[in-house]
Amino acid sequence: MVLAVDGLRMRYGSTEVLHDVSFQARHGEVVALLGPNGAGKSTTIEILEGFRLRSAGTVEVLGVDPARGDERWRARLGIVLQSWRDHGNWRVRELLHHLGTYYAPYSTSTIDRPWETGELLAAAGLTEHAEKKVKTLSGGQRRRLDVAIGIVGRPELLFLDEPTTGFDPQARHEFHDLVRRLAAEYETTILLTTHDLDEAGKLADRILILTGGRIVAAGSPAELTTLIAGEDEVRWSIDGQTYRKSTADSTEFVRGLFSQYGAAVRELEVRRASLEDTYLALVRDGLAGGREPAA
Ligand SMILES: Nc1ncnc2c1ncn2[C@@H]1O[C@H](COP(=O)(O)OP(=O)(O)OP(=O)(O)O)[C@@H](O)[C@H]1O
Repeated sequence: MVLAVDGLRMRYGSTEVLHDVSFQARHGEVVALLGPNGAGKSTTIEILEGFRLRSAGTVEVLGVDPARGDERWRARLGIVLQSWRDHGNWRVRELLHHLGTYYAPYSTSTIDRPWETGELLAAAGLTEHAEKKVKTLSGGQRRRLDVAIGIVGRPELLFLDEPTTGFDPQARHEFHDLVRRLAAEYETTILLTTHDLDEAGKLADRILILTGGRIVAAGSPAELTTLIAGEDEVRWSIDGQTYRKSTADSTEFVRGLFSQYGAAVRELEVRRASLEDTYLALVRDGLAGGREPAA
């Protein structure tokens, strides 16, 4: 296991913000911590990065307790900070090359550190901006540089805390491609936090829904979609009167409707249960203190 979290609790003063959080991540897996504002996503990730000391529970990140991680351990992690503001006068290539030199002592027999600058620029989609000064980059380009800085040491585990905040749709799309490529081609394990359901659904092999400091559901996007009853909604009208029905088998229901009312059925609409319905229902229940976590 690349990540193993068991019974994690975090208290700020007398307020407990993480209650018994447990999850794991396997090698090469993309896991999304999805939840609304204040759910505890950043707190969780900061504990795993070794920046915050947990109140209770066991945590192993690449086999090491983050509270005791040394430089060698840290060199195996990639952390993408919110935005790289220093070094505005440095050129992109120069900065990446410079930061990469810190990782050279941490090469292993299987991982050559750092990432070769030209290859890294290409992987991050920054080749054409390589000679620009950092301060002249657009917001989206700067964010790509943040990611390039986060992965320059060829991390085995990459943390992405709300990575696409402020991206335009094109930059988002490119960023999603990069994340998928890191996982598929370079077998990087990735833990990302987001409150964007669509992003979690597109990127993650597994989604953990965190709300009010608890994981209220976990599974692949497809598993989560069917978790809550999975009922579709059918709407129709007959003689100007509208009807609606929730059903687990909308095809069968519609067949019955037509055999009974035939051409009198108008304005037929079938809405399939979506990941969004699941998410909203779980967050609602979670805030009300309901539902037990799914395995
Ligand atoms: N240093 C701190 N001291 C006290 N409370 C804190 C501290 N940091 C976070 N909190 C509280 O802990 C809870 C979880 O915050 P956290 O930042 O982990 O949530 P989040 O899921 O990352 O939210 P967002 O999506 O808004 O970034 C919130 O109620 C927040 O107010």
